[in-house]
Amino acid sequence: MSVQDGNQGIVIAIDGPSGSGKSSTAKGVARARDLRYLDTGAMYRALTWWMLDHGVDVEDAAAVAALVEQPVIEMGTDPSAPTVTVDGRDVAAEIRGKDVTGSVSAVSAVPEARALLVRTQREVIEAARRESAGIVVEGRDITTVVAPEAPVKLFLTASPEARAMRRSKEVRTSDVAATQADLARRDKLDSSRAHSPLTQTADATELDTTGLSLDEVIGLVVKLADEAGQARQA
Ligand SMILES: Nc1ncnc2c1ncn2[C@@H]1O[C@H](COP(=O)(O)OP(=O)(O)OP(=O)(O)O)[C@@H](O)[C@H]1O
Ligand SMILES: Nc1ccn([C@H]2C[C@H](O)[C@@H](COP(=O)(O)O)O2)c(=O)n1
Repeated sequence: MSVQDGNQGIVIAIDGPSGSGKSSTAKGVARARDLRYLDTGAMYRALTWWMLDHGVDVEDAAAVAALVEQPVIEMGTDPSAPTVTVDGRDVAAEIRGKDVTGSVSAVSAVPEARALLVRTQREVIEAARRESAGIVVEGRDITTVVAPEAPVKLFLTASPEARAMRRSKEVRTSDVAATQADLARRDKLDSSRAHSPLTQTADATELDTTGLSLDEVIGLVVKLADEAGQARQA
C-alpha cells in the first residue's frame, strides 16, 4: 500500500485564529495528498452575505435565526479551485469584502446558523468519505464540534504581528496596525461567543507558524497526515 492509500477517507481538522494560515495550509495539504478541501469560514461568510443582501439586521439574532434555512449554500471542494455559491450565484469575491468581514462574527454567533452549517459540513465530510476521498476541513470549531474524532487535529497559531503582516500583504494595504486591530476584534468575538467558540484543546497539535514558510507548514502537516495514515493501515 502507498502513503496515499493510507490517507483514503482521512479527515484532517484544522482550527486557529484569523490569518494563522488555515486556508493556505489546508489547500496545500489537500493538493499534496489528493484530498478534498472544505473552507467552513466561507460558509459563514456566504450566509452573512445573503443576510446583508436581503437587508437583514445581522445584530438581531432572532431575525438571522428565522431566515437561516432560506439560502442554498453550496461548496466545491476541489483544493485547486474551491467554489462557494449562494442560490446558484458565485459569491467567492463578495464574501471577502469589508461588509461581510465586519458582520460575519455576529452571524456565526447565532446558534441556529451554527446548527445548520455544522450539519451541512458533516454531510460534505461524509460524502467525501463515501467516495474514499479524504478531506481537509478548516475553521474555528472543526476539532471540537464538527469532526472531534478526526485522526489529525491541528490548532494553527502565529503571532498577531505575523498574522497582520501576512494579511496586509495579501490585501495590499500598508496599514498593518488597522489590519492587526481587525484580526484582534474578530478573534475576540470568535473566542468569546457562547456557542462553539474558537477553543484550543489538549488533543489538537499546536503548530506555531510564526517563523515558518507556508511550504514548511504544509510539509509538517503532510508528515502528520502520512503518519496517521500509516497508523490506520497498521
Ligand atoms: N507560514 C506562512 N508564511 C507566510 N505567509 C503565510 C503563511 N501561512 C499563510 N500565509 C499567508 O497569510 C495569509 C493568510 O493566510 P490564510 O488565509 O491561509 O489564513 P486563515 O487562517 O485561513 O485566515 P482566515 O481565518 O481569516 O480565513 C495568506 O496571504 C497566506 O498566503
Ligand atoms: N468553523 C467556523 C468557521 C468560521 N467561523 C466564523 C468566524 C470567522 O470570523 C468567520 C469567517 O471565517 P474565516 O473566513 O475568517 O476563516 O466565520 C466560525 O464561527 N466557525
